[in-house]
Amino acid sequence: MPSVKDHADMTSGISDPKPVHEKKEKKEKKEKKEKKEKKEKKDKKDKKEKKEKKSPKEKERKDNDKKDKKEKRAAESESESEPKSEVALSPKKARLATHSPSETPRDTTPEPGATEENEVPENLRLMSYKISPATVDALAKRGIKSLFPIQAEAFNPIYNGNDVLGRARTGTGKTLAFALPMVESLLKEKIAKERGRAPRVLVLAPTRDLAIQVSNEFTSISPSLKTLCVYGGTPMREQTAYLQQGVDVVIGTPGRCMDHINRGNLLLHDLRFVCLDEADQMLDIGFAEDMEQILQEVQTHKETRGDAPKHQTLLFSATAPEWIKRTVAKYLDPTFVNIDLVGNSRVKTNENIRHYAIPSTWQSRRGVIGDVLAVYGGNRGLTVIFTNTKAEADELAKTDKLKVIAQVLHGDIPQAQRETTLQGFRDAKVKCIICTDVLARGIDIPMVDLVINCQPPKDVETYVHRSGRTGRAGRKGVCVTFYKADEEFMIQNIERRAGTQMIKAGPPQPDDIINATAQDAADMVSGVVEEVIPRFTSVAETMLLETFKGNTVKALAAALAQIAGCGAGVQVRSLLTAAEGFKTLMFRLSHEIQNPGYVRNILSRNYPSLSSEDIKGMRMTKDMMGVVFDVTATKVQVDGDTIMMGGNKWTDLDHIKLEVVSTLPELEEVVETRGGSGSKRGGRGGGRGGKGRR
Ligand SMILES: Nc1ncnc2c1ncn2[C@@H]1O[C@H](COP(=O)(O)OP(=O)(O)OP(=O)(O)O)[C@@H](O)[C@H]1O
Repeated sequence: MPSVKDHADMTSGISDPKPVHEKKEKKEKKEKKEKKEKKEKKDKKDKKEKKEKKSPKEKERKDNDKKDKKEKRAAESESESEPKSEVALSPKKARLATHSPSETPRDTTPEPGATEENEVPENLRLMSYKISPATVDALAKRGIKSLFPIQAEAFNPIYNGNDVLGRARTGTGKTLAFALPMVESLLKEKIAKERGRAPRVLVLAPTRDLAIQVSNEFTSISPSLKTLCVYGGTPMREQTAYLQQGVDVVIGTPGRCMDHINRGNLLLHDLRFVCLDEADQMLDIGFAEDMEQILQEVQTHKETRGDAPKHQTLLFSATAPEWIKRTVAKYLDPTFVNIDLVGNSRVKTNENIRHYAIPSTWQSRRGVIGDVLAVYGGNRGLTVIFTNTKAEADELAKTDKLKVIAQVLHGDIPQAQRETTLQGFRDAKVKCIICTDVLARGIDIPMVDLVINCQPPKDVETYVHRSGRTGRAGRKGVCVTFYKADEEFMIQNIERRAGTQMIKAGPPQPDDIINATAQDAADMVSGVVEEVIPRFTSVAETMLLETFKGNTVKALAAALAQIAGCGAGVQVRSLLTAAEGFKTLMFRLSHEIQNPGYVRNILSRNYPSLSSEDIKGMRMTKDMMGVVFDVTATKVQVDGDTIMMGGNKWTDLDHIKLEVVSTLPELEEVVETRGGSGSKRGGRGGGRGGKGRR
């Protein structure tokens, strides 16, 4: 008996024989169409991949832009529905970032796009912890739907009454790791909010800016708790009045907290938690004594009151120098829980950051910073530039390329100005901040794409923290460190101790700069509002005819060059020292040589017109089979494979070849020697006008 299907086929066959043929045609057509679509899809994919390969920076920028848009949307919806804080003293609300769980920076990260609660590993789900619905709502307003690993690991130990030492890489969410369980513990107590109550949480932060940020974090997740932020440089009177009225959480810098304790304003007997954020920095900036005194005072205040509750001590940091270990032994309960997400892992820096080291003399640094900003920072991201002293920060801010876009931030800048600058930076109105280490730790501004160190920082901890101002909460970032030849050992030290490989790049070259800025300039031109264009057409027409003789492409290209900041030309820079107007070349040999003297002789013999001012900074390559040196750019002409120097053409021989260097090869290490720097292997030599064999 035929099946229903057979029957249908049979009947269609009987009623009209054509459809069988049509069906075949249709099928062929369908297959053809599918094949075509498949091919188009593949081509599109290949094209996309090719584009991404060609411009990883553009892709990175796009990824980060996507995140920015998401953050902006969440921040907007947050500001619309933001609950009013009870604390009048709390400073302007920091821009609160939104991050999907897919941006979690550790292995337990859900797959990209996995935002549903059930796609998040159980240990990172909010519902796996005793987090109240009010807090879950508050977190959701910030786009936080799951925990980061340090938060998941710290929640139960803190909530269940343990002392905790927490360590995780920069930008991985340590603030919420201590704030969440503390807040939930306080809320669980349901203590009456009587006037004049003593605080139950005290958080110490090393800088005012960080204290403000931590305070904002508390207010954002628990608007029902009264939070007060105290720091120097602001009037005592207002803070005293608030303390006397009664608060739940006090966040402050150790110096100002100590002042309030000494004056009897800040009562410590009712504390349930004392938390040291960025504890390692307290030592660095001379707060160790104040901080220890505060921890001591807490114990004394409690002992004098028989009924005082027990308190927990929490220490959080991204690095763990020796001093931390001593403090732990002295002030944490011996049964403390140690949560260490860095551990013995070789890499101490955040894994989302690419690290570059660029050789540069002190003089050339100021010029090259603008190029680095253009190439690594782009137009859209924010940049933090670190200097080692306040005077250097002030000085750098006067540089042509920086004075329009950058603001300075250091200890001598008045507090009100500091807050305005930081807020402007958070709102992306200020594109670049030049600062000392006041901003090295803790400060969380997710849109920072680029960190620049004008010199290698003095220790590896500072490097970890400084670089950690970018690549936060799963975003990508770049950290560029300038170094002089005699600072090369500091770079090697950082690489070794932080377990971080730095890319030894030269300063950006004209092509890099133009590639990086041309598209931004084009985007700016395309973004010009329609109505304004007619007002410029008359001048444009005259210019086109008179200046550019009707060549529209040339006219537009000139306008783009000017907008890109290249109107006055783009300088060639030495890859060895970033010196303006020098080109880096290399003699490659077929055998090892002991020192660059051999090459120096070749140069003097073949190019007598080049003076000692024209050839500089000779360095051996690491394999000892090459010598890299700088030549005055105007005295080098390159045409395909032909290289002319000082008017004479070089002809390659079997055992020695000359090339223009586009990426710096690995160079022989420079070591400190008595009376200057020299090569690791010793020996004499050196370039004309160079500094020994370097
Ligand atoms: N669970 C989460 N989901 C999404 N984003 C989060 C989460 N927790 C924290 N963030 C965001 O991650 C960023 C970094 O957090 P935080 O400033 O606490 O890092 P940190 O580890 O203290 O860094 P540092 O060592 O530099 O002080 C912040 O923008 C914060 O809002």
